[in-house]
Amino acid sequence: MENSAVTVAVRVRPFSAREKAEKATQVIFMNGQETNVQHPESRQSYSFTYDFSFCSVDGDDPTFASQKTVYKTLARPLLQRAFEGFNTCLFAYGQTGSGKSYTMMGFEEEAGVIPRFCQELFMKLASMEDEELRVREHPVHGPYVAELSGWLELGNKQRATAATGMNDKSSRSHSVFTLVMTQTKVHNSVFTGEEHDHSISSRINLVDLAGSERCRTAQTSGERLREGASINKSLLTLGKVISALSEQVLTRKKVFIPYRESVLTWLLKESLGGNSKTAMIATVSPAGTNVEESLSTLRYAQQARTIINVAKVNEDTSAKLIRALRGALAADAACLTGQCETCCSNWNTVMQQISSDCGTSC
Ligand SMILES: Nc1ncnc2c1ncn2[C@@H]1O[C@H](COP(=O)(O)OP(=O)(O)OP(=O)(O)O)[C@@H](O)[C@H]1O
Repeated sequence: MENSAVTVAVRVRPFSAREKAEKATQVIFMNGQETNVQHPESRQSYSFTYDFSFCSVDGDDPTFASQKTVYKTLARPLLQRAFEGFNTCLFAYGQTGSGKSYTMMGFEEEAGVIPRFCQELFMKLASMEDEELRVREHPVHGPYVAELSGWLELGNKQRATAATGMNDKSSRSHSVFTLVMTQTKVHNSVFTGEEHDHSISSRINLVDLAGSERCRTAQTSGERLREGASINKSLLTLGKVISALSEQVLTRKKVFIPYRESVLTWLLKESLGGNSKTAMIATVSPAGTNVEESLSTLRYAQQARTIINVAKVNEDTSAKLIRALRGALAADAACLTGQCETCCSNWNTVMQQISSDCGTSC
């Protein structure tokens, strides 16, 4: 089991055509892990510290964070953990038009986290094939590798979009892209020569949330407004869940976490406060005209950073048994044949561990 805080990053996008036309000023600045906001009206400045701050305002800036930088820094470590058998999750949160979809999906030449993650995952699997690990096809769902980009495209097409006052192509739903990876290795027993399966699995959630816009700013109406209300309800619940989890850590007391109040939080239950290595990317606009929304996103992200997850490698019971036996063998490699007391006591400890794991007194 590993306790780990949710990794939180913030990304600020370039000025949009609209913001340029409005001659909006830049109010968000980044320096190392720090993100600073200078309020254009109150002149007050706010400082936040995150695990990573990605400044993507100006391509000529030496600290400019490209799609590749974001992927390498935030998502690639999660891919590594997935291969170790941990559940992983990366979710993007932010105001409409702040760059969530750009970060998660991107475009062909500027591919985002999801296509890069999938590409690297399958490249890694292919290289493991050379080490005689077979990448199997699912009996029902067929060959993943060839089909994956098609599935991604289909999912994206079905994701309804509509213009809002803030974004010409705004996502009208949350998108949860889930991959379940199971690695099965076959070991031969040193005692009997029999084969044992060792399986580890990982659930990978890559989530692009709908915009957290306020209806007033987004100037939506009718159907869009109704959609907005339901999207806001799930985001509100997500906020409640994050705040309850944060309170739980700060007060060290058990707090009721309202996961069941929305489908979104129910789906992300393990990713938030549960068995998962989780990262969040909060996206913001650089412009003074969006400062209030950006501040609210940054506060949300700050709170998420206090959440502690308890992740463990997902392996099957027989794999646990093999690991425990191997541990005992390694400890006693020097006296494998002896019936010495150390061997016996190690053996008993292993057997106790196994019986407590499977709930019997074998
Ligand atoms: N880092 C970036 N570099 C270049 N362009 C960006 C960047 N981030 C966002 N954009 C552009 O800004 C616009 C809005 O971005 P995007 O659609 O990703 O926002 P969003 O947060 O997903 O919005 P919504 O919640 O409405 O779906 C798009 O035209 C996108 O190409």
